[in-house]
Amino acid sequence: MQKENGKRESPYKGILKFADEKKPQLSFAVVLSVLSSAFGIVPYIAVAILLQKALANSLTTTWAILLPVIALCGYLLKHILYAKSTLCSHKVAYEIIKNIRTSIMKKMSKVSMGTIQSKSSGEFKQLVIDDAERLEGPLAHAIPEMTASILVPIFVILYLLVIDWRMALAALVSAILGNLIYYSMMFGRSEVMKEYMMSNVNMNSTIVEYVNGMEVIKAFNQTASSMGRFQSAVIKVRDITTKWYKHCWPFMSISQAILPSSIAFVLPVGMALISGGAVSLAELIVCILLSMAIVGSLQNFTEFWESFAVISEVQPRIQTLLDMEELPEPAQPKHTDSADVQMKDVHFGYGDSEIIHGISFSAKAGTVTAFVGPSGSGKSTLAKLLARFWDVNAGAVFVGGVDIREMSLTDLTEKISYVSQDNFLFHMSLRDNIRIGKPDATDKEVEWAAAQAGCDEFIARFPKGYDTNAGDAGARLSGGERQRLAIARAILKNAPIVILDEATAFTDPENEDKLQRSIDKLTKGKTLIVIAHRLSTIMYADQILVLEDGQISAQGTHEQLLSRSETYLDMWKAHISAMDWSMNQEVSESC
Ligand SMILES: Nc1ncnc2c1ncn2[C@@H]1O[C@H](COP(=O)(O)OP(=O)(O)OP(=O)(O)O)[C@@H](O)[C@H]1O
Repeated sequence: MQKENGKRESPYKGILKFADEKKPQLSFAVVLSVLSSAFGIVPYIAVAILLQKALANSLTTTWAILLPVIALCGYLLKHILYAKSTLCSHKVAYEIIKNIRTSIMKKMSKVSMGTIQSKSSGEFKQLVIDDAERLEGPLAHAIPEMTASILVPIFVILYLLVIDWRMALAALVSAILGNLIYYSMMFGRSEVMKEYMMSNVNMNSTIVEYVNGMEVIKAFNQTASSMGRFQSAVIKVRDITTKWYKHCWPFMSISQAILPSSIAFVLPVGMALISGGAVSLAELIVCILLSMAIVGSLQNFTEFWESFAVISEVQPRIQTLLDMEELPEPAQPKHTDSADVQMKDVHFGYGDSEIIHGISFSAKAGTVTAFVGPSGSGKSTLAKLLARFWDVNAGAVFVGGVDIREMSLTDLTEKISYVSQDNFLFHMSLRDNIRIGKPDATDKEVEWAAAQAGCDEFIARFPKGYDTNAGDAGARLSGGERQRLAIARAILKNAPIVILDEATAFTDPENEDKLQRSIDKLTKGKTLIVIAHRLSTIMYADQILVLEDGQISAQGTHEQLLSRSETYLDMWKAHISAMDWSMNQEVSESC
């Protein structure tokens, strides 16, 4: 995200924003981590004092008992405080991850469908699930432990400086060298990291697409080619990872060998200084032990580089998603209680080419308006513009005389129930799937809505009834049953305007009858905008709009259109002959 002064926000600050009120807990984890590292040095100091006393022949029994006890206490406290610190930091890390995930989800509800569809579902999955999870380690460990890993060595080095500056420098050589080598491994490699992330995104999208399209894949025996795409995505991830590790291993091995070897530098320097009389043997022992005490902290730095690389890489992508342009919301939203619907000279295109060319119509509250027309004429698009899944390019959509762009999205969403053909069932119980219509509905209300929509009888077929998981039930539900579940959702929502993308023309008569009865329950007294495939269901609509190539070619009641519109007449004839055909089929089957 660009700050107001044009500078890019630091990725760490960008991530810590999500800690909200948990920030003090993170500071507490940092304090505990510093204390833990400080206590970690106590055993080394105790041993150093013990050795000094032994060398000076001044070790009394009391000291001989006390110093090991102090060393033990330091050791125990180090681990207790470390455990407490990581407990705190893990809690904060998960809070941050939860906040990131919910912010992305909230954002998605505020952007247009076009913006969402411009990204693949795999891309969302990668960021919301995988990348958010990758932040856990860096957040839980890097931030608290890095402070300790900097502070404690600083104090130790200051102490070593008091003894002899050359010893202090010698104690630092391995840490500086090791970290420089490790850092040079990451230097200028952000492109490889990006390439790795993108190939992961691609692999995720392919597998999501593969699973979603499994029915088509099986039906058309596409296993080989679809599998091929997935396989090449997997192979790409393997190749990039291998390439990355090939590049890394020399740096990693050398830095891991150098980092813990502080003694290799301190000892020769110390020996030289002893022979010159600059330090005593006791001081050398202290220096050796202290330099060993800070090795762990300095070694941690290599992990921090990696953690920060992860944060620096993931945070901008999260921010890009959160910066997606939202459907503009008015500063002072207007409200209306009316359920009149109107479109005035609406123009719209999904991309550059316009597909809705200046559509105008009005529907009074409580009336039925049907959109009919050939496939691709723009019926569903008009319905989606009414629900503001997209904003119009020109013209306006009104509800109760208010331009829907001047209403709050929440208000508009409450006013409209949109029942599409694509009745998505979430992986949760049938009860909760219906409850989406009204999240605070009681079980009784849910069951009432299900009964109104005629779902109760097929839900009762499942041993677990309403508690059946939609994932388990989904495969056993017919298209009509799925649509009745969607209608139950809408009945529960009880919005004054209902937009209904009707199921296809050829549902069986029994199912059609049940579906029609549930639709009647849903739409009673509401403003109904229906995309009709079965013309028999909209014969009594107050007005029917015939759409052709994104324009209204005719408008009127069923009777009027039969004489006014050739397209409508043709559609009606086709519908009648399809019904005759289907009835004849039934008669011949029953004979
Ligand atoms: N999300 C989209 N992105 C780009 N083009 C789209 C999108 N949705 C629909 N279209 C295109 O817009 C045109 C109108 O489509 P729309 O779905 O509104 O027609 P329809 O009359 O509802 O068709 P059908 O009866 O087959 O459902 C079509 O050319 C379609 O390919």
